Amino acid sequence: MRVFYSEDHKLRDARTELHGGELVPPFEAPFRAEWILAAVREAGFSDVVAPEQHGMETALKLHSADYLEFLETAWQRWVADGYRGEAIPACFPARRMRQHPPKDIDGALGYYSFAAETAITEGTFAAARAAMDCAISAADHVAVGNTAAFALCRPPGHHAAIDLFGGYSFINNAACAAQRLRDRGAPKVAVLDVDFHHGNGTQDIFYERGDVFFASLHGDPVDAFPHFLGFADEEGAGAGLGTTKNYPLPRGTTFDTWVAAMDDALARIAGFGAEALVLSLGVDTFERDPISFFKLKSEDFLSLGARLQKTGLPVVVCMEGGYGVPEIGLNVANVLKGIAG
Ligand SMILES: NCCCNCCCCCC(O)(O)C(F)(F)F
Ligand SMILES: [Zn+2]
Repeated sequence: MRVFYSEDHKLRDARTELHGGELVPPFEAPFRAEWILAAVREAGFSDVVAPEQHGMETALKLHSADYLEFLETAWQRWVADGYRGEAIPACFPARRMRQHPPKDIDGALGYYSFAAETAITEGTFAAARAAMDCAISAADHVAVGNTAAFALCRPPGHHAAIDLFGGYSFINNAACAAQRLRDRGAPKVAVLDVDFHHGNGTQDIFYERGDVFFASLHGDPVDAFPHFLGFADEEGAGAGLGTTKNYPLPRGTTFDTWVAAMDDALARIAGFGAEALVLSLGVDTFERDPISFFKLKSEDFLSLGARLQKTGLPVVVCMEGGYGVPEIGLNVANVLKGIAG
């Protein structure tokens, strides 16, 4: 299985994350990609290539043009206003306020985000583009007949919505991979999001589309970030009615409960008639993940991968979350091993 990896992920190296009322070193840090790369190479996935540089055409089918333009210019606007820290949103268009993009960068940061933990920094946009390139190149690799590819995306993307950043996400890599598979001829595509956190961004992007099925297993939003989307009664709308399926799961969920939901999701994806699959792979479902509360063990990630292999669908794996413990590498490698059979 070919691995798509870009050194440009290192351009995303924020100093701060707002966590527990403090500015802490971000959980989503460069070492993650280095640990995962080393582990997948160690597991035999040594066909590692840099992605091609793609334009923004694919992203422009998923995100609004004004949002992508905001992402590209936010840092220079922030610096031009004379701020010395990192660009953190602090004022949001909340209930009963006006939904319009302010000229002021403080207002624009709040308008184009849904959460305040994620700072924009000098290299953020370039790194996000490189992650997007990995996802699109991985989709191309599968579109020409390969059964699987791994996009080692950093920063992650599944929280990035049509015109919102947050949750360490800026451009929705998995959505770009799904769109690319559609553009390269797959009539129907599914995105299966197994990150601990609900892929609110991916859901938002495809919510009214009937050509892409979105399924997500995640910590119940009543207990977990992103808190305000990912409930079981969200099933799509318009042409997309019936093509969204959420599996909110409780604190302490172990693999036996978790995998029953995955099996149900895979059955629905088969029923939908997906001809290709994008996996939003977060390994923050691991029992020792520092910010999550599921109890998957390292060997469970092998079973996860094996179940995907059994579907017979070509799969583009996009890296999402998974933090702080060395096992993130092993857990990702186990998913790839399971898929590779
Ligand atoms: N007390 C916990 C606060 C959680 N704050 C933000 C969590 C962001 C999770 C990001 C992710 O893991 O879903 C991604 F895959 F996108 F990286
Ligand atoms: Zn996550």
